[in-house]
Amino acid sequence: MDHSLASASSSTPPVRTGPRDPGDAWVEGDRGRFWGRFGAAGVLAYDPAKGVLLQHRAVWSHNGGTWGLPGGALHEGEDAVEGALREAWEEAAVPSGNVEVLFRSVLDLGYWSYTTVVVLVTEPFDPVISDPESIELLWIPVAGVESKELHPGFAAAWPGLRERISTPA
Ligand SMILES: Nc1nc2c([nH]c(=O)n2[C@H]2C[C@H](O)[C@@H](COP(=O)(O)OP(=O)(O)OP(=O)(O)O)O2)c(=O)[nH]1
Repeated sequence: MDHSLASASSSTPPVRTGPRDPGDAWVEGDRGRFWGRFGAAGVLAYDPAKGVLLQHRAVWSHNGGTWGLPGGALHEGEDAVEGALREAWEEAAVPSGNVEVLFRSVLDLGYWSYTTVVVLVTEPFDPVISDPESIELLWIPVAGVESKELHPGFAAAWPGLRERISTPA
């Protein structure tokens, strides 16, 4: 997202600045309303020494206050892995050179899809809050993820993702 900087813990969204991408739009269908005309994608970064990187979402955002993944709307024609890594860089300074893609998991509703790109951290890094959508970015041990109030989409996906992360290919 492209905003002027504002407090992530405020209850009002910051004013948008800069050009908007055509992908930055809501889509609606029988399963509800979702962000991203061309779908959305996020990165689940897994560092075996620290756990998974979660983003505490700004209060004003959709499902504000919950914990989820750095990610967002895909651009037109953008590959989901590319888009997820772009968003994770923009929102959390996840360096694509420090991770290796393990697998992608797709929720496809027909009119909207969400791709979770699961990456293994090959070179440790510290995330940086670089977008007003984050209140906090934290490495959470795998066993502790469920104790957080999770974004509903991530909460639904987490048990399956956890299983795949814990089972070496
Ligand atoms: N199924 C599923 N949906 C998710 C997950 N995480 C997540 O944010 N969503 C949904 C919520 C939104 O409808 C959509 C886009 O996410 P978002 O709310 O983080 O997007 P954003 O504002 O950062 O988007 P952007 O402006 O940066 O492009 O994806 C998830 O893990 N699984």
